Amino acid sequence: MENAVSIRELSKVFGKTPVLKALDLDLKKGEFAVIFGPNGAGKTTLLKLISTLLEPTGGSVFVSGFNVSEEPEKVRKEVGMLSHDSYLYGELTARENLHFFGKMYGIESQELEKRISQLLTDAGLLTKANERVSTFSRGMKQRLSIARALLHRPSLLLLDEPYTGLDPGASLVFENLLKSSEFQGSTKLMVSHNLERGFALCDRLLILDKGKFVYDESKEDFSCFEDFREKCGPMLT
Ligand SMILES: Nc1ncnc2c1ncn2[C@@H]1O[C@H](COP(=O)(O)OP(=O)(O)OP(=O)(O)O)[C@@H](O)[C@H]1O
Repeated sequence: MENAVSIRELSKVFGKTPVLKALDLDLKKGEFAVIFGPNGAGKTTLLKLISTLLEPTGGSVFVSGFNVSEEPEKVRKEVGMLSHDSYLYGELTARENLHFFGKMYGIESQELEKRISQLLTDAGLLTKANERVSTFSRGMKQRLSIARALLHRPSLLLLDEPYTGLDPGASLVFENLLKSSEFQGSTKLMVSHNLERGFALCDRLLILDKGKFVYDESKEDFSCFEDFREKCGPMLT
């Protein structure tokens, strides 16, 4: 079976600084992997390369068999990215924002209207659908950006510190959507500094340090979280 993500010899240099160094990574379809690592290790850079927000300096990244450098539009249809950036337009209403992104993903009109209403309901924003996003509280914007990331039913979810800055309500919306049948089969790659939460959610644990993977194990290899923390905690300081 084709991998959800296939990365070979991936490198990224900013100016003269090498940030990612000949990385290899395969993610199987449906896998939930979490990447831990110290500040500046290159975690966000890796997610941006997979999502086509950045161009590799060398090597290759394939998402569902599509090369990110050669077929970025096809890759974008596969990927839903949730990060600190909300990627929302303040001057548009919540519904207009989702409509804009839905059209960009090529979702057919009737299906899109149904999808938008469903996600606004799931996010608890249906009564605010026609209000401008610039008038939204931070929590409301967070909920809407979750809806935006999931709008096109991506097969690959890239989650960059998804809980940072999420209020309890938005965290619940996020967890419920992640657990929903719709996303149970999707592949998930999460970056996190929260060891306990990351461990609880994932089935594979990776550690990135100075642009290289220094650790890659299945969660099954650990009897419990404390076991993992004892073995890997020291690598993360
Ligand atoms: N656009 C950019 N231009 C120049 N340098 C950059 C750029 N983006 C990231 N970097 C540098 O690349 C390195 C890795 O950054 P990155 O954000 O990927 O790390 P990270 O592992 O996600 O860190 P953190 O855990 O602190 O979020 C850092 O030294 C950062 O300053």
